Amino acid sequence: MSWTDLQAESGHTIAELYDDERFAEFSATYEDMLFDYSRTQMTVAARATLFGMLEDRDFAQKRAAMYGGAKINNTEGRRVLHTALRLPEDAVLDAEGEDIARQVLDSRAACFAFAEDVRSGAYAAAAGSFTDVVNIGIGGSDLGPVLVAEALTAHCDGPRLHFVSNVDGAALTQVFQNCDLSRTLFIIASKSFGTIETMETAKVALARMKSEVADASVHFAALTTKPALAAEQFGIPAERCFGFADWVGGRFSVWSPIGLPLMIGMGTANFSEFLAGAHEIDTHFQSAPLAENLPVLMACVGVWHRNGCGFPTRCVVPYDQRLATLPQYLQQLDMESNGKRVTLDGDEVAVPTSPVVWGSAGTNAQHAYFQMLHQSPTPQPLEFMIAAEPVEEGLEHLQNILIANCFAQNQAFAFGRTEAEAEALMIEDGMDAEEARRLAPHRTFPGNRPSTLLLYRDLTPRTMGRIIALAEARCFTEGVFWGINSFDQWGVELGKVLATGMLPHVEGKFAEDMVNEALSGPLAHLHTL
Ligand SMILES: O=P(O)(O)OC[C@H]1O[C@H](O)[C@H](O)[C@@H](O)[C@@H]1O
Repeated sequence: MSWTDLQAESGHTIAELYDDERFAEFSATYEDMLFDYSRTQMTVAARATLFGMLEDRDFAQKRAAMYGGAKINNTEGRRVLHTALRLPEDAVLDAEGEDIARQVLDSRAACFAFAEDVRSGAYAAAAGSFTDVVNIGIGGSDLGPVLVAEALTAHCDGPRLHFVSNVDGAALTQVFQNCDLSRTLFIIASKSFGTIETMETAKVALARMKSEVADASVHFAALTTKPALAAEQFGIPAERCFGFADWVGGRFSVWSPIGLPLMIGMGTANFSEFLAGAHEIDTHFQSAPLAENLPVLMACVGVWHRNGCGFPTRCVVPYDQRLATLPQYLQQLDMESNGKRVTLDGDEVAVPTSPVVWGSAGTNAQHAYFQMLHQSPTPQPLEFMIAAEPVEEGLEHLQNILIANCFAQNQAFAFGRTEAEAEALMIEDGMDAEEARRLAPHRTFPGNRPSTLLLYRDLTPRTMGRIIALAEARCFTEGVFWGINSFDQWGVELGKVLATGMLPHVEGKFAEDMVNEALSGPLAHLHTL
């Protein structure tokens, strides 16, 4: 099975493919969740080719290797075991004699105990129990906790959560303004404990706290794989330093101690539900046949759109305000994992890899960029998501409007409206025939623009765990199609190194000629300002 076999299947229109059986043929469910990919140009033959490609690539063995703790991250010599972080209490997982399950459960127990102590006030500041928790972290040490905190606000009954990621100081200043610092806990979240943005921001927070309270150290905890650095640089004692292993990738770390702000905000029972939802998907992903396996099907659609149909982007539109930051979360998950140019062996990949992932919450998206998606000559596939139930009782009417809009968009993108239909509608509305003919091209919708739909009952902690785990498993599967290492991120290195070298020039300490000449122009201008 080859990429050419796949491409040979493209070119059908959704309207031509759609019949009474198509929905049943091109949808799958997991519990209350429906994944509907019937309004795409996927064919039975294309799907069979995609399944064949997975078989050719030893997908089942690769999946088992990941879950079993093999060092599949071959450029860093690391296991990829974020999935172990959501194992249930009675699970057993050994990798080369290392009791992974034990490590996970011990680490979880320590985080849970601290989180509950913060919530109950058993661990408190001199001025009283903590009212605010500020997470200082970036990338994977920020996006997951932010997403889940926003999605599950209705379940958060602990201290208020704040997230400071960018190094520009604006967010930190806001925290200083809005929080009672005498009752604020800062969490420094960094897998490497070397990310300049996080370290420099945390230093500013520590200095400020030293001027505010007698024992600033009480107000700090750290989440990292490098506890020694947390002690050395910030004086954070071992009991408030929650470590994790290097087999937890940053963008897969929300299940690890990196989730501590969430444990504090929504309590450990809710966090356990979140883990349980993800574990359910792990089980489903490992056991369901390909044709019923939601993440596998999602990956097949992704690869079909990217490599079968040639779409360069995918637009994620949750019709669920609580998931407004999901597109940003997926940008890191998919693009950092699968935006690669070489295979596991270092050879150039034969086809394009990760698409550009973008999007925002609906219906807002309708009022911004849907015009382009409906009528521009460059269609892009969409991924819709929606809950059946409203965020709280009494809001059913609003939820129904949301659902109607989502479904209407599904229909409009797939089937459009012909020029003749547009013209007839205007005449029906009383417009004169000549004017209707003039306007018809502008009011025509070409349709045949593919979209998928993920429908779920309600956005509980368990559903949230499932949604993220589905995305992770899909990301892994797409990586198998492309034959790449989805778990390193060498592409972020160069900019970091150059920024370190650039700083002294920005500060004006070195002569201009030490900078690459392409930047000496802007640098010279900067120094005139
Ligand atoms: O958690 P940290 O070590 O501070 O890393 C934060 C982020 O920085 C890096 O640039 C990586 O690209 C991300 O994958 C990571 O999540």
